[in-house]
Amino acid sequence: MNSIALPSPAKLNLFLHITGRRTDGYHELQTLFQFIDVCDDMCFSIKENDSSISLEPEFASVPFADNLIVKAANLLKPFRQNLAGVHIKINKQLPMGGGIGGGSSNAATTLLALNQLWSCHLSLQELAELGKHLGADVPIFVFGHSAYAEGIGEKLTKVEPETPFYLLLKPNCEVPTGQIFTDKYLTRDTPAIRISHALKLEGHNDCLEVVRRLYSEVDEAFFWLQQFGDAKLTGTGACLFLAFDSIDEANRVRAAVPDKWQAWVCRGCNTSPTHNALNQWITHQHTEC
Ligand SMILES: C[C@@](CO)(OP(=O)(O)O)[C@H](O)COP(=O)(O)OP(=O)(O)OC[C@H]1O[C@@H](n2ccc(N)nc2=O)[C@H](O)[C@@H]1O
Ligand SMILES: Nc1ncnc2c1ncn2[C@@H]1O[C@H](COP(=O)(O)OP(=O)(O)O)[C@@H](O)[C@H]1O
Repeated sequence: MNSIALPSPAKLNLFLHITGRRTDGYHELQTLFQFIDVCDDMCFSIKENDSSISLEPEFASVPFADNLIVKAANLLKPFRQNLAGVHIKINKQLPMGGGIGGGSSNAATTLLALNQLWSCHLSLQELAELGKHLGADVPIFVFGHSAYAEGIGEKLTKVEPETPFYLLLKPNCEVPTGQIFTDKYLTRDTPAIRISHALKLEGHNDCLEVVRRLYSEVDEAFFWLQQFGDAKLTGTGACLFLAFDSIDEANRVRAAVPDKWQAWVCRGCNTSPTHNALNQWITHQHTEC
């Protein structure tokens, strides 16, 4: 078996509390991660006689060596059992700078796929440890289950939140994570909660007010979405979401979204679609590209 096709899903932060700042500048968080079934499609094919890593298409806005997919593949190279390379195809659907973790998800999917194809035999914990050097969100995508996260987002506890439908809305802008975390108006002193409260709590996102102030597009979209319910920001934005019990209700609001914003109706998933497909591949070996 020398190829594997895997979805690379987005995540939501159902809430995101900032409880402090470390001396290295990174922030201490308490957040609830859940995956959604909006995904990039990735396909990994082994190159038996060529040890190079190639990507198709390359991204116009990200140099090849800076792409988190390429970085993840390079990180795993020393663990290969032979000198095979890999050709990686991606059908990119997830918007960048959206707070839905697309880059981190692609990196984690690459680690998971190549761990199999290159027979690296690393555990999920070892892959997460490697991946966290690429981004604070990579471990959750390697872990592959909804989780309550602490630390800088890497201390994960498995949880089973409800899995409603969501309307995901992408205002017409990208929000760089670093810009929000360095803003002087960001509040960093939300009292820490106990994990037993994490699923009972409504929770909020400490980045929301800063992002609304800096990005008028997010402010406008938040104001619009709020008329239908408890609109939330995911991560450091720009994406917003609203939960629904029924898909019909989500579709009804989706139909009213102004054309200038991208919108998806999707479902919360407590197991990552990547892991579902990977397990199928391992047991039946049939999700080849
Ligand atoms: C805030 C969160 C919540 O899920 O999501 P996004 O909005 O980016 O998706 C993440 O923790 C982001 O993770 P990720 O996007 O991987 O961040 P990284 O590349 O590691 O860091 C980007 C920059 O954000 C800041 N940063 C990130 C994470 C953190 N806990 N504290 C920080 O201060 C650092 O300044 C860092 O230079
Ligand atoms: N494979 C990738 N997919 C998306 N973004 C990537 C990728 N590789 C590098 N990046 C860089 O990471 C940045 C953050 O992307 P992304 O993870 O999608 O957003 P966010 O951190 O807001 O969830 C992008 O603006 C881009 O410059």
